[in-house]
Amino acid sequence: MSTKPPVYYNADAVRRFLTWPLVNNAVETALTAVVKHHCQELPAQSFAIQPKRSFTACGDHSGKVLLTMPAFVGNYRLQASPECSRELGNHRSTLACKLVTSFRDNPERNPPLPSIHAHVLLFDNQTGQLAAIMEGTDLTTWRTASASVVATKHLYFRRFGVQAEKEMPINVAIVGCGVQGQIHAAAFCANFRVRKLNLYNRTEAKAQEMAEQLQRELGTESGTQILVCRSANEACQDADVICIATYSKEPLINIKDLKSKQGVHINAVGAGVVHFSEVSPDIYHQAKVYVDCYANAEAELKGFPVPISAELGAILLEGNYPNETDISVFQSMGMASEDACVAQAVHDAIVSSADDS
Ligand SMILES: NC(=O)C1=CN([C@@H]2O[C@H](COP(=O)(O)OP(=O)(O)OC[C@H]3O[C@@H](n4cnc5c(N)ncnc54)[C@H](OP(=O)(O)O)[C@@H]3O)[C@@H](O)[C@H]2O)C=CC1
Ligand SMILES: O=C(O)C1=NCCCC1
Repeated sequence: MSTKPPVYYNADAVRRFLTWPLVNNAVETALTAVVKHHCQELPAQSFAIQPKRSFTACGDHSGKVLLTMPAFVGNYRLQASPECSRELGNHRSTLACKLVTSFRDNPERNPPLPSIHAHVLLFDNQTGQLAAIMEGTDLTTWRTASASVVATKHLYFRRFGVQAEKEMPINVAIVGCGVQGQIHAAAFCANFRVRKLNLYNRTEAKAQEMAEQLQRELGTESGTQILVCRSANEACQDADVICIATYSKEPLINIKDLKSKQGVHINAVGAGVVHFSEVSPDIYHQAKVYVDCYANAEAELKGFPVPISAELGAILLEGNYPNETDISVFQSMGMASEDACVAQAVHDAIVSSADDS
């Protein structure tokens, strides 16, 4: 009996197929698949089996950790997009496991390295054989920013109607200009009408460098004003949407930093030792808080200061949006189901383009 070795997709092979329509679609699919009542009441719909991810510390160093993230996403459909047309209309299932390390001191190495490195293993769900190994670092970066885009679309723009995400200009603050800050800035400019982009980073030179690079990429015609700020307070003052992605163990943004009496949405992406340390409790106390997945929240948000309003996927399914003047927080932890659906979509796109040529 012969077994086929798994295909290996390197970072370049994956990067060619990462586009916002493909990733947003796969992330929305994953977010709705994890909503439990959805699966029980509508058995013909998608569902996810997503056990708790494991954290293995590298020795006694809390800043060096390996996460194991398994998921089975069943009976789901990716919507029409040019990149994944091959499987259009077909229900499918994906068994995958992401292995990801977070070594927070890597950017200080000489030469610097990213903090996060990942690979996704895709299995044949009929035989259990390992079908593909996909470099997953960019995939992780993109799907995380995409989850914030999806959250902003449904928790912020939809308060103002279905056209708002296409028509309404917004001011965006990026707090933390590392890998996640950079991809969030790019994602928000690509997906929404960003009037003003305020950048704050502990090391100001990195924010400056990012501003120059973005300005080059967006071009002078973009209509987005990019500003490097001296403090998180300055960055957030006039922001409609805030994306915060750092390793800070202390709050970097407080309620007094936010626009008052107007709606604000925060994508809280980063993690110090706990996931919610970079945002002050006084914000959580006044906000409606949403998570990607209750099961992850139960395991990873121990001591969280307020009750969770809902899973983001439930808002996508039910349309129970916040009110116009609410503060909403998407407490993003990252889910294996997102990685599974994005990896599958990339795999399909690669196979489809090979068939076409
Ligand atoms: N929710 C999710 O799905 C995911 C979350 N993450 C999380 O996002 C965060 C950022 O990751 P990534 O961008 O890849 O990491 P990077 O190492 O690229 O960037 C880290 C950023 O955090 C800043 N920072 C670190 N410590 C502090 C501090 N004490 N006070 C203020 N700023 C600080 C750094 O500033 P400086 O330049 O000055 O060092 C830098 O801007 C991490 O917490 C990571 O775990 C990552 C992937 C997925
Ligand atoms: O979901 C992920 O991937 C990660 N989440 C938290 C930090 C490391 C990577």
